[in-house]
Amino acid sequence: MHFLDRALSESLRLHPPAIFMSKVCTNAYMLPPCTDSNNKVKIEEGTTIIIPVYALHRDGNYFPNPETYNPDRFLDSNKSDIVKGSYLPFGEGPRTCIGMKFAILQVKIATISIIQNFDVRVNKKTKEPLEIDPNFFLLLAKGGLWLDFHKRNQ
Ligand code: HEM
Repeated sequence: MHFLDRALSESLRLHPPAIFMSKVCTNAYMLPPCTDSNNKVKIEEGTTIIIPVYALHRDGNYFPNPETYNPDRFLDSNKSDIVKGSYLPFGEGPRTCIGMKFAILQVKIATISIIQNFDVRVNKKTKEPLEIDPNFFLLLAKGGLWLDFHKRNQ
């Protein structure tokens, strides 16, 4: 169960269904200067900002070797290295996903039940490397994800 938890966390890092979030600034806020500049940026009240979840999750400054699938990033001993605000599959703060625990439970049960009963292989119709389908708001693969399910002999 611990490994499944890490595998799911890592899958949500590489493939967050919500690739960005938008928020409206309710109080003017001065962003501190970034490392290579002294310029502060003021976000005015009422400004809509986009939080690029997909880009943050694949930023090597936050996740070394970001394109590598490595569930051990989420080992208890490594979790503390994750910078607050850089991993946001369910958002964060007071408006974080209300269905998070339910969704995680559902996905775990579905994964266990599929793996117990089927060998799952990628069908040739799935185009690799995967490309993001720009026609959708959520993260979907261009051309779809095609899988073959082979019933396991019990
Ligand atoms: C893997 C599945 C899911 C993912 C990745 C996901 C992701 C998210 C994200 C990123 C947000 C925005 C959070 C923010 O703005 O900070 C959100 C909000 C929300 N989600 Fe989910 N969600 C999932 C499943 C679910 C399920 C199963 C439910 C309901 C049963 C649900 C209900 C909601 C609701 C009601 C909000 C709005 C919360 C608010 O604005 O206060 N989500 N979700």
